[in-house]
Amino acid sequence: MKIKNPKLWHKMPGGIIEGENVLYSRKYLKDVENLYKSKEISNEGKNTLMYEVYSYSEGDETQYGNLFWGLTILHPVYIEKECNMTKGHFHENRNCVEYYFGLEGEGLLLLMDEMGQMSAEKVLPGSLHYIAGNFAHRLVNIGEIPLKIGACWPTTAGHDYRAVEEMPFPYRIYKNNGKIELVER
Ligand SMILES: O=P(O)(O)OC[C@H]1O[C@H](O)[C@H](O)[C@@H](O)[C@@H]1O
Repeated sequence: MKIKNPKLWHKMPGGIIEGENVLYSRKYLKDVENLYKSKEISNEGKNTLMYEVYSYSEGDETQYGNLFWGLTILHPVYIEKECNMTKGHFHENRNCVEYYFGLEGEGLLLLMDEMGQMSAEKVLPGSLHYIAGNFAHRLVNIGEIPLKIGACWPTTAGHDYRAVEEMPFPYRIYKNNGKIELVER
């Protein structure tokens, strides 16, 4: 029997997920501009890279028990002082939980239940976050370097963005003169 070399890498804290069949996507400001309060975004600004997502899974995604391994990198971008954030979503399958863990940078994890009640947790290198299946989750970069967050979740979870569009997170996150401010919508 031959001992094999690893076929996948995720060198922590700063590396990306590397290997065959790793999925990669990115969001520019033009893809997520509706999330922000500001309506004064220039055409040039719309091409700003906001966040990148790497993910990996094997086999049939519809098969109960399969997992995604993920990495999200949110760049330190501020839109008129409002912090860079992911779209945020519930899982289509509300029974599916998720783990997030902080790798680099400084952020917030916003959690919102189905009644629209929100809480926020600090995300720091080494922090581990359990996300219950019935909570919407959004990541926010509140620092000055890229925020890198690892994640693990079931391939059958799905992304329900519509529920968050219909009932947005009730607070916007700003950084004003170095201070984080949560502003109610
Ligand atoms: O899809 P978003 O809400 O924009 O979040 C970006 C990504 O963040 C994490 O990596 C999640 O585990 C992914 O499922 C999600 O796609």
